[in-house]
Amino acid sequence: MERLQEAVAVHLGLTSAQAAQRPIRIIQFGEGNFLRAFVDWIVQQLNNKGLFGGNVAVVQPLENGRVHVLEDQERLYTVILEGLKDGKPVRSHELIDSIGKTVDPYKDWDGFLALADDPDTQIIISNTTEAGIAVNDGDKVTDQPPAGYPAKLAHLLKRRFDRSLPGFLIMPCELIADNGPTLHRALINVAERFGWGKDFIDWLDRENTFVSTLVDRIVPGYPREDAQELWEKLGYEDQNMVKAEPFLLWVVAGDQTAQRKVDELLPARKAGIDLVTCDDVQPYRERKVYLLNGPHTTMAQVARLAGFKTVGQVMGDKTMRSFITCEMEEEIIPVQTLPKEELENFAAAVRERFDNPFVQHSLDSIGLNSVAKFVSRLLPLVTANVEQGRGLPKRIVLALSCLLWIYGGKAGDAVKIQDDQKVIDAFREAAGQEDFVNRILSDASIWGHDLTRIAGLVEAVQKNLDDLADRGVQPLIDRLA
Ligand SMILES: NC(=O)c1ccc[n+]([C@@H]2O[C@H](COP(=O)([O-])OP(=O)(O)OC[C@H]3O[C@@H](n4cnc5c(N)ncnc54)[C@H](O)[C@@H]3O)[C@@H](O)[C@H]2O)c1
Ligand SMILES: O=P(O)(O)OC[C@@H](O)[C@@H](O)[C@H](O)[C@H](O)CO
Repeated sequence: MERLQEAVAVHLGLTSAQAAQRPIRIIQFGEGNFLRAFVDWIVQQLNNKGLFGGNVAVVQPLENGRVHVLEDQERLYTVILEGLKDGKPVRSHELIDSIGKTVDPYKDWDGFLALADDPDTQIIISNTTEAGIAVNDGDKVTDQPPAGYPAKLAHLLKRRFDRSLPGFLIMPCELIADNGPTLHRALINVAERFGWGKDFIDWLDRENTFVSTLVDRIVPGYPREDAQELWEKLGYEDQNMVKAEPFLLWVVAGDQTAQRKVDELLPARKAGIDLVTCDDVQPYRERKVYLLNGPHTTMAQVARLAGFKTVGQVMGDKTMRSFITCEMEEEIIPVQTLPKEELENFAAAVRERFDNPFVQHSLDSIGLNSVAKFVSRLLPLVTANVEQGRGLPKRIVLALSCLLWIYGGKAGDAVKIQDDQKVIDAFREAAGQEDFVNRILSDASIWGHDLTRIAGLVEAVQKNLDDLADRGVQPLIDRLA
C-alpha cells in the first residue's frame, strides 16, 4: 500500500495541487494530535466551504518533535471522527490539506523568523501543553532558538514590529486559566529581559489582540489498534492519522472588538463550527476542566489501580460508572457557579462522550503528568468542598490516595508512571518513610500548597493507604459507588 503523499491524494481525488498554494494565514505553535484534530480540522472545514482560503504554518516548539514526520507525508494526514451523537453512531474521515508549511526553528531559525514577514498571516495559535506558557530563566536574546515558547514567539513578534507590520490575533489553546493574559504577560517579561524597550512593548499591547480560549474535543490520537484496517479503508498508508470524537467546542473570550476580530478573521461559525465568543471564559473552563478532565484524572488513578485500561472500559463497568457519576454529582457540581441544571446536562453529555464505543482512550495517556493534572483539575475541588462546609470529597480523596500509592511505588509495574523527573524524585525520596503521607502532602513544590493544612486530609489519605494495603482498591470503590 502506498504511503500518503500529495500525488496519491490527488490521484484519489482527495486534494488538488492548489491546496498547498493557499496563503499562510495562521502560525501554529505545536504539531501535536490535538491541534491537528481541532484547529487544523476547523481550518479545513472553512477552506472546504470557501470561507478562509488560507493555510497554517506549523512550528515545532521543542527540539525533539514531529514536524519531520508530517513532512514525510507532504503535510497531509487524515482525521477520523467517531462517536455517538444523540445515541447514534457518527463515523467519518477526512483528508486535511490545510497545513501549508512546517518549520523546525532548531534547524531553520531564519525560516522561522521569516514567518513574521508575510502580511497575509494574521493569527497565532498555540497548544504547548499546560507547561508551555512559562518564561524560561535560561533563555538569552542571542539563543537561536531560545528553549521556551514565549521567547520564541517574542522573537517572531519583534521581527514583525521591526518590519512595521500590523500585529496578530493571538489565540492560545493551552488548558490553563486566563491563557491570553498569561501569554501576554510572559511576552512582556521576555521583552524586558531581552532589553527590547518600551516602543516594542507598546506595539505588543496596542497592535496585537490577545484572547483567552477554552478548547474541548477528546482526541485520543493515532489509532494504533485499528491502523491497518483504517488504511485498507482509506486506500493509503497514513502514519499521521488522528482519531477524535465528533464533539467540538471552542470558547473564545475577549472584549467586543476582540470578538468581532475573531469572527472576521476566523469565520468558524459561518461554517457551522461550535465556536462561542464571550467576555469571560472562566465558567466554561471550570465546567469543562472539573467535569471532564477531573473525572479523567480520577480514572487514571483509581481505575488504573483496579486494572482498567481505557475510559470506555470504566464506563462499561456498572460500579466504576456509578463511582464516576457520584463524583460528578456529589463532589463537583455542588461547588460550581453555573446553574445546577446546566451542569447536570453537561455532565450527562460528558458521560455519553466517555461512552464512545469507537475510541479507545487510554488511561495511561490520560495518566501522563498525573500530579500536575491533579493540582489543576481536582485539588481546587477539594478546597472548594472544604471551604463550602461540605467536608472532604471522598472520591477525589481516594484518587489522591491512589496517586500516592502509585507514585510511592506500591503498584509496581502494573501502572505506568510518566511525570516530571523532579516529581518522581520527590516521591522516591519520601517513599518508605514512616511519615510518607505527611512528607509528601506537605511538599508545596509539588502541590503549590502545603496540603497537610487541609483539615483531616492526612488522616483520610493514610486510612485509604492502609485499606489499600489490606484489601486492595475494589472494596474502596464499591463503598463509594
Ligand atoms: N488530546 C486531547 O484530547 C486534548 C483535548 C483538549 C486539550 N488537549 C490539550 O492539548 C495539549 C496537547 O495534547 P496533544 O494530544 O496534542 O499531545 P501531543 O503529545 O500530541 O502534543 C504535544 C505538543 O505540545 C508541545 N509541547 C509539549 N511540552 C511543551 C513545552 N514544555 N513547551 C512547548 N511545547 C511543548 C509538543 O511539542 C507538541 O507539539 C495537552 O496539554 C492537552 O491538555 C488535549
Ligand atoms: O490531554 P491531557 O493529557 O492534558 O488530558 C487528558 C484528557 O483529560 C484530555 O485530553 C481531554 O480528553 C480533553 O481535554 C477533552 O477536551
